[in-house]
Amino acid sequence: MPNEIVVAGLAGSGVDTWALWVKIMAVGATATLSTLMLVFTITLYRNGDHEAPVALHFSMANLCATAYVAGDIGVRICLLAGTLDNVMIPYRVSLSAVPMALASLLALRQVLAHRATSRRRLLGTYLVGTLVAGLLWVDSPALIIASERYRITPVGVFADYGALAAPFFLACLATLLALSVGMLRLAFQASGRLLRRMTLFGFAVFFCAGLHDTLRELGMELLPFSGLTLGCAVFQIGAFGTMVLHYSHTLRERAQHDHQLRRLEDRVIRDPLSGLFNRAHLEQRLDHLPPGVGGSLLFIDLDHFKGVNDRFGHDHGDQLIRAVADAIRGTVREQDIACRWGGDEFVVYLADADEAASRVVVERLLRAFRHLQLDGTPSLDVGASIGLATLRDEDWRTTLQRADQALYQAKAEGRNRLAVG
Ligand SMILES: Nc1nc2c(ncn2[C@@H]2O[C@H](COP(=O)(O)OP(=O)(O)OP(=O)(O)O)[C@@H](O)[C@H]2O)c(=O)[nH]1
Repeated sequence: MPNEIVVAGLAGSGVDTWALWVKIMAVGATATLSTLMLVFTITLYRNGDHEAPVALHFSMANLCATAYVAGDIGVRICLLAGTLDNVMIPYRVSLSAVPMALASLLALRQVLAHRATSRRRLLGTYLVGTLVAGLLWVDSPALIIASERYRITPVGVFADYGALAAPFFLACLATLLALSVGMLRLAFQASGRLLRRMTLFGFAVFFCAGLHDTLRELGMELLPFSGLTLGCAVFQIGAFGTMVLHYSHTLRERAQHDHQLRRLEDRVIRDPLSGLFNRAHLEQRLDHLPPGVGGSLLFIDLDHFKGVNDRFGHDHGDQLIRAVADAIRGTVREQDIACRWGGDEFVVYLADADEAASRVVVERLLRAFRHLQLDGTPSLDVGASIGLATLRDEDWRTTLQRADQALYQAKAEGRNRLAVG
C-alpha cells in the first residue's frame, strides 16, 4: 500500500501524541529499571546471594519487556512521522521480545521451582525462545509474518500474518497461563518471600496485559492501546521496589550477622570481668609486632588485693578489678594494648613509648588508682606495684620477664611504686 494512502488512513486512526508520550515515559522507566536491575543482579552474584539466579532471569524478562515497549514506540513514531517504509522492523523487535520474555520467565519458573536446575536446561529454554523470535523475522505465508505488508486499524498498525500467527499468539498466551498457574502454586508454597510474591503480582499484570494484546492482535479490540506496554512499566516499578526491599533486608541481615560475629570475637579476645583484652590476645598481638618496633611493657600488680577480698567480700574485689580496668582504659591510648594477665595482675603494652614516656603513663595510672570508690565502701587507697621494661632487640617474652622482675623489685622496695627492669 502506498505510504500516502496509509498516512491518510491514519489521520482518523486515533493515533495520538499523548499515547506516544505515555509510551516514551514507560520505555524510559522500563529501560532505567532494567539497567538498575541488571546492576543489582551483578551485585547479588558478587555477594554470592542465593537469590542471584532468580534476579538474573527476572532481569532478562525485564530487558525483553523493555525491548517490547521500545519496539512498540518505534511503530508509533513511524506512524506519527508518516513514514511506514521501515515500520516492520520495530514491529518485529516488539513481537520478538514476547517469546524471549516468555523464555526468561520459564527460566525464572525453573530456578524458583528447582534451585539446582541444570544450565543446559536453562540454555535450552532460551534457545527455543530465540528460535521462535527468529521465525518472526522470516517473511513466509507459512510462518508468523507473511510479508512486509501491514494492516491499518483505528488503534495502529498490524502485520500481514502468516498461517502460524494465530497458533503463535495462542501458544504465547497458553505459556503465560501455564506460567501464571505454576507461579501461583509456587508463591502459595513460599508465601513469605517478597521476591516470589512480586513475581506473582508481575504475572497477574503480564497475564492480563498479554490476554488483552493477544486478542487485540487477533482483531478483537478492547482498549485503544497496547496493555503490555503499561503492564511492563507497572511490573518493573513493582519489581524494582521488591529488589530494593530484598536488598535492604539482605544488608540488614548482614549487619546483624557482623554484629553477632563481633560480639563472639569480643568474647574470645576479652576478659569477661574487666573487659580488657585477655592474656592470649595480648600474646598473639605481641607475637605479630613488626621486628624492631619500639614500645614498652608494664607489669602491674595490685597491692594487698587479698585484703580487699577479705575485708569487703569477693564481689567488692571483683568491683575493684573492674574499676582498676576502667582506670587503665582511661589512661592508655588507642594504639596501646591493655590486658588482664590474671588475678590482680595486668600487663600493658605502650606502643612506641620509651622509658620517659612510659614513666609519665605510670604516674597517671598510680594517680588514677588512688581513691577508687566502690559501692558501700569507704574510698579505697588502692596501690599498685609496676614493673617497666622497654622493648629491645629481643623476644617480647624476655622483655616481659624483665618487667616481671622489676615488679618484684617494686614490691620488695615497699609497694605502690615503679621499678624499671
Ligand atoms: N575478687 C576477686 N579476687 C581474685 C580474682 N582473681 C584472683 N583473686 C584473688 O586475688 C588475690 C591475689 O592475692 P595475692 O596474689 O596474694 O596478692 P595481694 O593480696 O595483692 O598481695 P601482694 O600482691 O603481695 O600485694 C587472691 O586472694 C585471689 O583469690 C578475681 O577474679 N576476683
